[in-house]
Amino acid sequence: MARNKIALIGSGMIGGTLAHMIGLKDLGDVVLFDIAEGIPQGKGLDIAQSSPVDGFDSRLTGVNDYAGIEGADVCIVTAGVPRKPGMSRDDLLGINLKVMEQVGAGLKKYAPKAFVICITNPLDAMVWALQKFSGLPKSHVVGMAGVLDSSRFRYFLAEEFKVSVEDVTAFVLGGHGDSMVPMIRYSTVAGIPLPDLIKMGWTSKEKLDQIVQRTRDGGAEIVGLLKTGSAFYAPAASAISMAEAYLKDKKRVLPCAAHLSGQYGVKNTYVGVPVVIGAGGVERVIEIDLSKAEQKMFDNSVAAVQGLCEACVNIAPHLAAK
Ligand SMILES: NC(=O)c1ccc[n+]([C@@H]2O[C@H](COP(=O)([O-])OP(=O)(O)OC[C@H]3O[C@@H](n4cnc5c(N)ncnc54)[C@H](O)[C@@H]3O)[C@@H](O)[C@H]2O)c1
Ligand SMILES: O=C(O)C[C@H](O)C(=O)O
Repeated sequence: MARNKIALIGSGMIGGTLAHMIGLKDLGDVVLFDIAEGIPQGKGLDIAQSSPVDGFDSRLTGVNDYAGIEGADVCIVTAGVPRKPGMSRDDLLGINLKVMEQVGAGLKKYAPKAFVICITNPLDAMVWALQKFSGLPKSHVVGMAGVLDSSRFRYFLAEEFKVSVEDVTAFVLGGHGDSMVPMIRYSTVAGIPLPDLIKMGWTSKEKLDQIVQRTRDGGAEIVGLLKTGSAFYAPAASAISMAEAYLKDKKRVLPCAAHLSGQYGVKNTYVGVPVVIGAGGVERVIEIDLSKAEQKMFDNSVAAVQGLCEACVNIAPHLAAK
């Protein structure tokens, strides 16, 4: 059987990390694409030279022409710019929207059958625009943010409870911005919901409120520390879990920015919700029951995402017709 072909559109910090992880996990052959000449070729060669040490056979190549991604099974999109301290993700909208138009055209021409995972920020608006620019099926264009935000939430909870991260389940709904909704009621330690853990005296509401806020600020915390860009290890690992779910038909339930066509009362919008990912792409959007307070926070987050999509249409009016 031929190896999977995985195209990485954008070969910067996340793109390079993705390529390395794909090699280490032997998920398939990698094509790194970038507009910067030499970067995808150099990173591809460097990682390929680690393959004898680590014992993987993935072939890694770097290209500056979209023809190189032809026939890719999976495309992971990180092309664009990251934010710097003092910026919000939304400040990237104008510049990254133009990048999404170019990437969309490349996908349409060379990889129309691929499963596409968008990472570029502001995430929910960029994946919405990318689906429209590329014309690929909505089930095959999805955004990565919920896995990352949920992983941060799980990590902070595991630290608070002093338990293994493996025993913490948690997820975050809504857009990948300040209005994201970490779901306390549906998060657990060894199956025990967080509100019960407060009753048991293992933590307090105040502590959980702080963890929720730290999760919301998780991206900015790393940007503030790195100063030159944003997080890349955890984002890459998160996208790999989505790609693996698709390639191995795992039917994983993961929070992703998925296209909503009426679910949660929302239409024509990409926003973070739990979905099943398998060989069919996004095979199911899971509609969980929300309390009044949770629904209000979710609606607020959806409104923020829709505001960004309107801003995209103001810049690129042809998006409205797609
Ligand atoms: N969704 C998330 O949870 C999440 C997490 C982390 C970062 N991000 C976003 O991911 C994006 C990439 O982050 P990074 O740290 O890898 O940035 P980076 O600057 O290291 O890499 C971006 C790469 O994109 C390339 N690029 C720019 N314009 C391009 C174009 N038109 N076509 C092809 N390539 C182009 C650049 O040359 C660069 O190599 C940013 O927008 C960042 O905000 C999102
Ligand atoms: O915060 C950022 O700008 C990058 C990314 O969205 C993140 O959450 O790490």
